[in-house]
Amino acid sequence: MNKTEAQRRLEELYEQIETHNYHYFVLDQPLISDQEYDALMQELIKLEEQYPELKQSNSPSERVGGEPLPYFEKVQHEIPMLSLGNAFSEPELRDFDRRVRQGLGPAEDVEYVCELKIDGLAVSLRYENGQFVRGATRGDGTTGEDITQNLKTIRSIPLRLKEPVDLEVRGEAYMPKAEFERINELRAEQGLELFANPRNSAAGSLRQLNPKIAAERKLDIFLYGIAQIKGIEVESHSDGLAVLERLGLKTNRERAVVHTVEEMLDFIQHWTENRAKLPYEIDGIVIKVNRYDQQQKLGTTAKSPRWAIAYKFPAEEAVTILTGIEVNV
Ligand SMILES: CC(C)(CNC(=O)c1ccc(Oc2ccccc2)cc1)c1ccc2c(N)nc(N)nc2n1
Repeated sequence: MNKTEAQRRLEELYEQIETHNYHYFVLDQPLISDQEYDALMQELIKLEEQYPELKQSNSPSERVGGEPLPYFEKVQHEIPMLSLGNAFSEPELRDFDRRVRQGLGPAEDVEYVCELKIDGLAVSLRYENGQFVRGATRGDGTTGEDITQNLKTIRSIPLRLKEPVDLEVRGEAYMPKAEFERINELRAEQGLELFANPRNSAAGSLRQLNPKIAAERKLDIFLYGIAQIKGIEVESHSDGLAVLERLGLKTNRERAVVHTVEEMLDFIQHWTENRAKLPYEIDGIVIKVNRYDQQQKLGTTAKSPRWAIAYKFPAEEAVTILTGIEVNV
């Protein structure tokens, strides 16, 4: 194959492999078998070795992890990565709702989006003209670490969006429960110290300077907040999530738009009872005012939005012991 044919074949492979990543890891509906997928990746890696000058910066071959970094660059978040205030009880949720309605004034109707709070690592992804250019940890909300190389190994993060937009999006990188079990079994066999929980395992994987380690671990991501978007008008958080899905980004579908605290409490009750069935760990439920104009009106404190709150589940052990005592009585 000559250089021109190699160039054309490489573009074909970029397109095909990223399409398969989207169907397999975002839609969870693979079009080809793992073996066929691996064959495409092997062909890509071989061609790029033959013609290194033809390799593009956002090639899918970067998903297997390149050379280790000496350190992580610091990243300044132009738009702060806010943290969420917590609520631990129904009265505290009612207080949140009251504060929101007071802040918006009596004439305003308000609707909320209820979402799962994934127990992972908060990250920010930046896309320029549709290309994934940088990924960073939250850090202290203003300064994080550049972990782009490691995030490229997460197959559900598209290297290129379906539209050439500029976007800064926030989400939670996490390790599915099954992957956590698999890795700890491996570590037990190797006599290594076990990870305490999926969250620590995900954080540990993404803080590795050697991206090949992150690539060995099947991490995943759910995106949940648009900090900045150019070229597309969005009026509400639920519209924003639909735009992210249209662009090829992965969001968590277990969400609902509600209008009252009672509906909020129903959503929380449902997931309190059913979270054990989820393939990933959650540590709470996030409630957000849906309309962006109302979010703007409520604003943020230095650290947290006034238009969102996280209801945290009681710690697992406490519930188990209490349940045990009630059963004995
Ligand atoms: C709401 C937000 C804090 C994200 N949003 C932002 O980071 C964010 C940041 C600036 C924004 O706009 C501003 C622009 C300039 C100044 C201030 C805010 C808007 C959203 C958040 C944080 C953690 C979440 C979590 N663990 N799970 C879910 N499901 N959702 C979550 N949502």
